[in-house]
Amino acid sequence: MITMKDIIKEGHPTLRLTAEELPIPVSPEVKQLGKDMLTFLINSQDPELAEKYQLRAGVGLAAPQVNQSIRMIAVHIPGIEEGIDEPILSTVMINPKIVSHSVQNACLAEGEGCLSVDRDVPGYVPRHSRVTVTYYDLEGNKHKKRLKNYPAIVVQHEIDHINGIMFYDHINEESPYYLEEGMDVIS
Ligand SMILES: CNC(=O)c1cccc(C)c1Nc1nc(N2CCN(c3ccccc3Cl)CC2)nc(N2CSC[C@H]2C(=O)NC)n1
Ligand code: NI
Repeated sequence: MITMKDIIKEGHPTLRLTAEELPIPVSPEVKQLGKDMLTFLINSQDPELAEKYQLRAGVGLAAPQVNQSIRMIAVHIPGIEEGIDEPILSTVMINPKIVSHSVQNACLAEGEGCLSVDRDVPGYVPRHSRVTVTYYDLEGNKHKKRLKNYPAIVVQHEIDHINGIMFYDHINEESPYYLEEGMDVIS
Protein backbone atom coordinates (compact mmCIF):
# COMPACT_ATOMS: atom_id res chain seq x y z
CA MET A 1 0.00 0.00 0.00
CA ILE A 2 1.12 3.57 -0.64
CA THR A 3 2.07 5.53 2.49
CA MET A 4 3.63 8.98 3.01
CA LYS A 5 7.19 7.59 2.57
CA ASP A 6 6.32 6.82 -1.07
CA ILE A 7 5.30 10.42 -1.80
CA ILE A 8 8.19 12.57 -3.04
CA LYS A 9 8.44 16.16 -1.83
CA GLU A 10 9.03 19.48 -3.59
CA GLY A 11 12.66 19.78 -4.69
CA HIS A 12 12.63 16.23 -6.08
CA PRO A 13 13.34 16.63 -9.85
CA THR A 14 10.58 14.22 -10.92
CA LEU A 15 7.97 16.80 -9.82
CA ARG A 16 9.24 19.22 -12.48
CA LEU A 17 9.18 16.78 -15.44
CA THR A 18 6.51 16.57 -18.14
CA ALA A 19 5.27 13.02 -17.68
CA GLU A 20 5.06 10.49 -20.52
CA GLU A 21 1.81 9.59 -22.28
CA LEU A 22 0.76 6.00 -21.57
CA PRO A 23 -0.06 3.44 -24.29
CA ILE A 24 -3.68 2.22 -24.03
CA PRO A 25 -4.53 -0.37 -22.75
CA VAL A 26 -2.22 0.10 -19.79
CA SER A 27 0.09 -2.61 -18.48
CA PRO A 28 -0.90 -4.65 -15.40
CA GLU A 29 1.75 -2.76 -13.38
CA VAL A 30 0.30 0.64 -14.31
CA LYS A 31 -3.20 -0.68 -13.58
CA GLN A 32 -2.09 -1.80 -10.10
CA LEU A 33 -0.41 1.55 -9.43
CA GLY A 34 -3.63 3.37 -10.39
CA LYS A 35 -5.65 1.21 -7.99
CA ASP A 36 -3.06 1.77 -5.23
CA MET A 37 -3.21 5.56 -5.76
CA LEU A 38 -7.00 5.57 -5.44
CA THR A 39 -6.80 3.33 -2.36
CA PHE A 40 -4.29 5.75 -0.80
CA LEU A 41 -6.77 8.62 -1.16
CA ILE A 42 -9.62 6.57 0.33
CA ASN A 43 -7.39 5.42 3.24
CA SER A 44 -6.16 8.99 3.80
CA GLN A 45 -9.74 10.16 4.34
CA ASP A 46 -10.50 7.43 6.90
CA PRO A 47 -9.72 8.76 10.40
CA GLU A 48 -8.65 5.36 11.76
CA LEU A 49 -6.46 4.35 8.80
CA ALA A 50 -5.03 7.86 8.49
CA GLU A 51 -4.08 7.74 12.16
CA LYS A 52 -2.78 4.15 12.02
CA TYR A 53 -0.58 4.74 8.96
CA GLN A 54 0.06 8.48 9.58
CA LEU A 55 -1.47 9.45 6.23
CA ARG A 56 -2.12 13.08 5.26
CA ALA A 57 -5.58 13.49 3.75
CA GLY A 58 -5.88 14.22 0.06
CA VAL A 59 -8.57 14.13 -2.63
CA GLY A 60 -6.12 13.93 -5.53
CA LEU A 61 -2.78 12.27 -6.29
CA ALA A 62 -0.68 12.21 -9.48
CA ALA A 63 1.77 9.42 -10.45
CA PRO A 64 4.80 11.78 -10.44
CA GLN A 65 4.14 12.23 -6.69
CA VAL A 66 5.04 8.57 -6.21
CA ASN A 67 8.05 9.05 -8.50
CA GLN A 68 6.42 7.56 -11.62
CA SER A 69 6.68 10.11 -14.45
CA ILE A 70 3.60 8.89 -16.33
CA ARG A 71 0.33 10.66 -17.21
CA MET A 72 -1.98 9.11 -14.62
CA ILE A 73 -3.90 10.76 -11.78
CA ALA A 74 -6.35 9.55 -9.14
CA VAL A 75 -9.14 11.60 -7.57
CA HIS A 76 -11.47 10.66 -4.74
CA ILE A 77 -13.75 13.51 -3.70
CA PRO A 78 -16.20 12.51 -0.95
CA GLY A 79 -19.86 13.56 -0.87
CA ILE A 80 -20.18 16.67 1.26
CA GLU A 81 -23.01 15.57 3.54
CA GLU A 82 -21.94 13.36 6.45
CA GLY A 83 -22.75 9.71 5.91
CA ILE A 84 -23.44 10.08 2.19
CA ASP A 85 -21.15 7.32 0.93
CA GLU A 86 -21.48 8.22 -2.74
CA PRO A 87 -18.33 10.23 -3.62
CA ILE A 88 -18.75 13.22 -5.95
CA LEU A 89 -15.91 11.87 -8.15
CA SER A 90 -13.80 8.75 -7.65
CA THR A 91 -11.66 7.61 -10.54
CA VAL A 92 -8.23 7.02 -12.06
CA MET A 93 -7.60 9.14 -15.17
CA ILE A 94 -5.01 8.03 -17.74
CA ASN A 95 -3.71 10.61 -20.25
CA PRO A 96 -6.16 13.22 -18.91
CA LYS A 97 -6.56 16.19 -21.25
CA ILE A 98 -8.44 19.46 -20.78
CA VAL A 99 -10.14 19.85 -24.16
CA SER A 100 -12.08 23.01 -23.31
CA HIS A 101 -12.59 25.35 -20.38
CA SER A 102 -14.53 28.40 -19.21
CA VAL A 103 -13.20 31.90 -19.64
CA GLN A 104 -14.12 32.47 -15.99
CA ASN A 105 -11.57 31.53 -13.36
CA ALA A 106 -12.09 30.19 -9.85
CA CYS A 107 -10.02 29.50 -6.76
CA LEU A 108 -10.44 27.84 -3.36
CA ALA A 109 -11.17 30.47 -0.70
CA GLU A 110 -8.72 28.71 1.67
CA GLY A 111 -5.97 28.24 -0.89
CA GLU A 112 -4.56 24.87 -1.89
CA GLY A 113 -2.56 22.17 -0.16
CA CYS A 114 -0.43 19.44 -1.76
CA LEU A 115 0.82 16.10 -0.43
CA SER A 116 4.25 16.90 -1.89
CA VAL A 117 4.46 20.27 -0.10
CA ASP A 118 5.08 20.12 3.64
CA ARG A 119 4.43 23.80 4.26
CA ASP A 120 1.55 26.23 4.10
CA VAL A 121 1.71 28.39 0.96
CA PRO A 122 -0.97 31.07 1.38
CA GLY A 123 -2.70 32.69 -1.56
CA TYR A 124 -5.37 32.23 -4.19
CA VAL A 125 -4.59 29.69 -6.95
CA PRO A 126 -6.47 30.91 -10.07
CA ARG A 127 -7.79 28.03 -12.18
CA HIS A 128 -10.51 27.51 -14.82
CA SER A 129 -13.93 27.52 -13.16
CA ARG A 130 -15.19 24.79 -15.51
CA VAL A 131 -13.28 22.25 -17.60
CA THR A 132 -14.10 19.48 -20.07
CA VAL A 133 -11.61 16.66 -19.60
CA THR A 134 -11.09 13.50 -21.66
CA TYR A 135 -9.24 10.51 -20.21
CA TYR A 136 -8.97 6.72 -20.32
CA ASP A 137 -9.94 4.57 -17.33
CA LEU A 138 -8.01 1.54 -16.09
CA GLU A 139 -10.05 -0.73 -18.42
CA GLY A 140 -9.06 1.34 -21.47
CA ASN A 141 -12.44 3.05 -21.96
CA LYS A 142 -12.38 6.68 -23.11
CA HIS A 143 -14.39 9.20 -21.08
CA LYS A 144 -15.32 12.86 -21.49
CA LYS A 145 -16.38 14.72 -18.29
CA ARG A 146 -17.50 18.26 -17.67
CA LEU A 147 -16.42 19.44 -14.22
CA LYS A 148 -16.98 22.66 -12.28
CA ASN A 149 -16.05 24.11 -8.88
CA TYR A 150 -14.15 21.87 -6.41
CA PRO A 151 -13.85 18.79 -8.66
CA ALA A 152 -12.62 21.00 -11.50
CA ILE A 153 -10.01 22.59 -9.19
CA VAL A 154 -8.79 19.19 -7.95
CA VAL A 155 -8.45 17.70 -11.46
CA GLN A 156 -6.55 20.79 -12.68
CA HIS A 157 -4.20 20.57 -9.64
CA GLU A 158 -3.44 16.93 -10.47
CA ILE A 159 -3.07 17.50 -14.23
CA ASP A 160 -0.58 20.27 -13.33
CA HIS A 161 1.55 17.60 -11.58
CA ILE A 162 1.90 15.53 -14.79
CA ASN A 163 3.06 18.76 -16.50
CA GLY A 164 5.65 19.55 -13.79
CA ILE A 165 3.62 22.45 -12.37
CA MET A 166 3.13 23.08 -8.61
CA PHE A 167 0.07 24.93 -7.29
CA TYR A 168 2.13 27.83 -5.94
CA ASP A 169 3.43 28.54 -9.47
CA HIS A 170 0.00 30.14 -10.04
CA ILE A 171 -0.05 32.35 -6.91
CA ASN A 172 0.50 36.07 -7.58
CA GLU A 173 3.86 36.77 -5.94
CA GLU A 174 3.31 40.48 -5.30
CA SER A 175 -0.22 40.01 -4.01
CA PRO A 176 -1.10 36.38 -3.14
CA TYR A 177 -4.76 37.23 -2.52
CA TYR A 178 -5.17 39.36 -5.64
CA LEU A 179 -8.61 38.61 -7.10
CA GLU A 180 -8.80 38.78 -10.90
CA GLU A 181 -11.96 40.35 -12.39
CA GLY A 182 -14.87 37.86 -12.22
CA MET A 183 -12.92 35.24 -10.25
CA ASP A 184 -15.24 32.81 -8.48
CA VAL A 185 -14.06 32.14 -4.91
CA ILE A 186 -15.10 28.62 -3.85
CA SER A 187 -15.52 27.81 -0.14
C1 LIG B 1 -3.64 25.97 2.34
N1 LIG B 1 -5.04 25.76 2.59
C2 LIG B 1 -5.55 24.52 2.50
O1 LIG B 1 -4.93 23.55 2.14
C3 LIG B 1 -6.98 24.41 2.80
C4 LIG B 1 -7.46 24.77 4.08
C5 LIG B 1 -8.83 24.62 4.37
C6 LIG B 1 -9.72 24.13 3.40
C7 LIG B 1 -9.26 23.79 2.13
C8 LIG B 1 -10.25 23.31 1.09
C9 LIG B 1 -7.88 23.93 1.81
N2 LIG B 1 -7.37 23.55 0.57
C10 LIG B 1 -7.30 22.23 0.21
N3 LIG B 1 -7.83 21.29 1.02
C11 LIG B 1 -7.79 20.00 0.59
N4 LIG B 1 -8.34 19.02 1.36
C12 LIG B 1 -9.28 19.41 2.40
C13 LIG B 1 -9.30 18.41 3.52
N5 LIG B 1 -9.51 17.05 2.99
C14 LIG B 1 -9.84 16.06 3.97
C15 LIG B 1 -9.29 16.15 5.27
C16 LIG B 1 -9.61 15.16 6.21
C17 LIG B 1 -10.45 14.09 5.89
C18 LIG B 1 -11.00 14.01 4.60
C19 LIG B 1 -10.68 14.99 3.65
CL1 LIG B 1 -11.38 14.88 2.08
C20 LIG B 1 -8.52 16.65 2.02
C21 LIG B 1 -8.42 17.64 0.91
N6 LIG B 1 -7.21 19.63 -0.58
C22 LIG B 1 -6.70 20.63 -1.34
N7 LIG B 1 -6.19 20.28 -2.54
C23 LIG B 1 -5.83 21.29 -3.54
S1 LIG B 1 -6.41 20.55 -5.07
C24 LIG B 1 -5.88 18.93 -4.53
C25 LIG B 1 -6.32 18.93 -3.05
C26 LIG B 1 -5.53 17.92 -2.23
O2 LIG B 1 -5.87 16.75 -2.20
N8 LIG B 1 -4.46 18.38 -1.55
C27 LIG B 1 -3.71 17.46 -0.73
N9 LIG B 1 -6.71 21.93 -0.98
NI1 NI C 1 -0.43 18.28 -5.33
